[in-house]
Amino acid sequence: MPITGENLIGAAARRSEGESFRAVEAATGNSLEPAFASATPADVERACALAAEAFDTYRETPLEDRARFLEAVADAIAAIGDELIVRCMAESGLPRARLEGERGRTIGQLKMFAGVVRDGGFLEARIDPAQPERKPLPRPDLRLRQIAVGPVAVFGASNFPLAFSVAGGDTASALAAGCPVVAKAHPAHPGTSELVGRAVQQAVKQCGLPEGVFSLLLDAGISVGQALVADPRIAAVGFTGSRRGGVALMQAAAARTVPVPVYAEMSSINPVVLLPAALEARGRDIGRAFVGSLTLGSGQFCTNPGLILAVEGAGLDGFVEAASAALKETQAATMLTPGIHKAYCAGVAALEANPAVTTLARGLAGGTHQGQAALFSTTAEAFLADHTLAEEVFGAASLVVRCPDLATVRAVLERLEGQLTAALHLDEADHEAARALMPVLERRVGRILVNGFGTGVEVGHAMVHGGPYPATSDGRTTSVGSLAIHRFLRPVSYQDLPDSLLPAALKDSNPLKLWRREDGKAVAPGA
Ligand SMILES: NC(=O)C1=CN([C@@H]2O[C@H](COP(=O)(O)OP(=O)(O)OC[C@H]3O[C@@H](n4cnc5c(N)ncnc54)[C@H](O)[C@@H]3O)[C@@H](O)[C@H]2O)C=CC1
Ligand SMILES: O=C(O)CCC(=O)C(=O)O
Repeated sequence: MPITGENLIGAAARRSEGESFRAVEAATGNSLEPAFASATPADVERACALAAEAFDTYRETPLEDRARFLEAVADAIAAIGDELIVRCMAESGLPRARLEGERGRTIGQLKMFAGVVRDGGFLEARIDPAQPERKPLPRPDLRLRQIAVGPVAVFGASNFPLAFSVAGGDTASALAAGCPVVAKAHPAHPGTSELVGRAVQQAVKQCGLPEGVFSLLLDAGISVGQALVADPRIAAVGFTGSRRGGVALMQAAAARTVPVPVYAEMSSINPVVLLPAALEARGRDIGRAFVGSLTLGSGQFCTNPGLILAVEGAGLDGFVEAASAALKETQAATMLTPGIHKAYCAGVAALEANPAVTTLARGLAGGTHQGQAALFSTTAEAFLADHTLAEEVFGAASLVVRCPDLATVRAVLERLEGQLTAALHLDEADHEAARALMPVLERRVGRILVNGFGTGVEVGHAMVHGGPYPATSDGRTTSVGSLAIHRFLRPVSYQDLPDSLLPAALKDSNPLKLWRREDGKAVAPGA
C-alpha cells in the first residue's frame, strides 16, 4: 500500500494545503519520504461534519454488524503485512519483535471489543416495570440503556504506534461503543498512521457503513488537535502522551460552550515496593528482573518502574548491586523522537546534578538518538523534601529511595501523585506489611501487582490501565481492557414508552437476547 501523505476524510484521501512535514527516521534523524500535508481547518470541519452525520446510523448498527466491522478492521491491519512493521520500525526506532507483538495486541483488542459488542452486556439494559397500583403513587415503566456519546477525537500515542494509536485501544473502544472516530495522527509516525488509517477506511467501506465513521487527520504541530477538541460535534477525547499535552486538551475541552470529557493518560512513575523478607531472600534476582522491565522499549512505557521504595539493609544493598551490574551491561537504545531523547537527557542531567541524589549506574553509552539507562538513589528524607524527584523521566531512568522503616515507605506512598501501577515484591512473611499498605495503594493507583512489574499491560476484562490524576485525567476509567468502552457511553432512561418506540435492547420480547436487570435482578434471556 503506497504511503501518500494524504489526510483520510471519510471515504476520501485528500492532499491538504496545510503545512508540509516529513516523518523522521528515529535511528538516524534523517527525513523519510513522502511529505505529509497537515490538515486545514476545512479538513477538520469536514471530518467532524461527516462524523456527526454518521453518528445516528452508526450507533444503531446491529450489534453483529458492528462486531464484524471491528473484526474487518483487525483483518485489514493484518493484511497490510510486513510493510506496516518496516515503516513503523523506521519511524519509531522500536525493534521488529516488539512491533510484531504490538500489532498482535492491536488486532487482539479489536477482536476482544467485537466480542464485547456481540455480548451486548455493555448496554446495561435495565427494566423497572410499571406498578400502576402502587400507593400512594403509581410507578411508571422505566427502562435504561447505555448509548454512544457521539464522535470521539483520538490522539495517537508516540510510544505505542499501533496499540495506542490510530486503531489502538481508544479507537477500538469508541467504535465498539458506537462512536465515530476522528483520529489525530502522532507526528512521529504519520506513515504508520496512514497505513492503519487506510485499513480502517477500507473496513468502513467493506462493511457498508457511513463514511464518517472514521477519519484521520495529520498535523505537524498542535493546531489540528486544538481545533478538533474545540469542535462542538466532538463529544469526548482519548489521549495518551505528556502531562502538558493532556492538560492542554483538558483545558481546551473545558473551555468549550459545551465542555466534554477528555480521557488522558499522562505521567506515572509506578512505585515498586520491595518488602523486607522478599528482599532478603531474593533481592539480587529482583534487581536483575527490574532492569529488564526498566529498559524495555528504551524505558518508553508509561508503566515503567521509575521509583523503588525499600527499607535500608543488606537486602536492599544486594538489589542495588545486582541491578547496577545488570544496568551497566545494558545497550543504549534508539528513542522514539529527538524531542523525547532530549527530554530524557534533560531529566537524567537534573537528577545527576541534584546534590541529594547518587548516580548508582549508567548503561552503555550509545549513538546520538539513543537513550542511556540510568539508576539513581536518594534518601526518603530528601525525596519528601524535593517534589521534583517525583517527576516522570520518560525513558530508562529510575530512582531508589532508601527508607529507614516501613512507616516511611508508607509516608512516601502517601505523598505520591496518582499512578497507573504499584508493584509489591513480597514473600509470605511480608503479607502483614503489604496489607498495611493496601489502603494507600488503592487510593493512589489503578493497578496493584505482586512480584512483577507493570510494563506489558494485559488486555482483558479485569484490566485497569488508569489511575488518579495525573496518571489519568479521570481515575474512574481505564484505557485498556473491555471496561474502556464505558468512557464513550452514557445512560438514557425511557419512561412509559410504547413498545414500538423502545430500542431493541429494551423491548419486552428481548430480541437481542440480552441479560437484563429487571426490577433490580439479573435475568437471563428467555427466562
Ligand atoms: N506517560 C506516557 O504514557 C507518555 C508520556 N510521554 C511524555 O510526553 C513527552 C512528549 O511525547 P509526545 O508523545 O510527543 O507527547 P505529547 O503530549 O507532546 O503529544 C501527544 C499528541 O498530542 C498532541 N498535542 C500535544 N500538545 C498539544 C496541545 N497543546 N494541543 C493540542 N494537541 C497537542 C501532539 O500533537 C501529539 O499528537 C515525552 O517526552 C514524555 O515525557 C509521551 C508518551 C507517553
Ligand atoms: O505497558 C504497556 O503495555 C502499556 C504502556 C502504556 O500504556 C504506555 O506506555 O502508554
